[in-house]
Amino acid sequence: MELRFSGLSKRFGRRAVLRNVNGAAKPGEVLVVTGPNGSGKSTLLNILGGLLRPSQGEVSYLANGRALPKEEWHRHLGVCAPDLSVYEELSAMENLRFFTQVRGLRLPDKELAAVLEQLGLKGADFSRPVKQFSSGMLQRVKLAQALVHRPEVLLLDEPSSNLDEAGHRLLKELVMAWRERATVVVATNDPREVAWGDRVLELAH
Ligand SMILES: Nc1ncnc2c1ncn2[C@@H]1O[C@H](COP(=O)(O)OP(=O)(O)OP(=O)(O)O)[C@@H](O)[C@H]1O
Repeated sequence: MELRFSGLSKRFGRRAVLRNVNGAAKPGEVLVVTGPNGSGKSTLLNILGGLLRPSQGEVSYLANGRALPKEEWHRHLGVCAPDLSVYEELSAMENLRFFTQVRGLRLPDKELAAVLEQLGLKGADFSRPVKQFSSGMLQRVKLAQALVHRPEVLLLDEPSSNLDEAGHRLLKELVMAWRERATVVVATNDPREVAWGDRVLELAH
């Protein structure tokens, strides 16, 4: 699924955060969005994910030249962002079950477990309430939630937050593997992650 956005602007009250931002990414590509703190990276990803309405401009996801209707975006997009939360009282498995059902899918537990394992979580942790998890483990659950329905577009906002070195390596492997089959957008200021970009969009203040 090809992502295209043009003329994007966002104002919060009188404050202009994004001004006439344009970009695109095709399947097989990583688009990196970078820029100083407060430049609007998260705002842009929220708009691309359909979670925030732009003040101006258009976002489209194209499959075989046809634009995906907005009400279908959530089935095809996977989003991991700092302000997206998981349900703390639920276990990692229950969270994944919930997020797949929201997307109209019913996946066998074996498949959910495989995604958690892929993110480096151990079987003994699958059924503990995630409120007992460390922030790095929680980030792994959030990444699992973004991947579990095998989306065609992956939107990752600061994906390595709270991850250790091993977690960072795992994330790199995941992004490289997903790029083979999906369109990936990463918002980051980490130079190692900026280097993943086939395209880099630099936002300014
Ligand atoms: N809902 C909102 N209401 C008002 N202002 C907002 C809102 N969301 C974001 N902003 C403002 O928009 C600006 C851009 O924020 P955003 O989080 O998109 O930047 P960022 O580049 O992701 O920053 P960081 O690198 O610190 O994560 C900031 O000044 C922020 O205060």
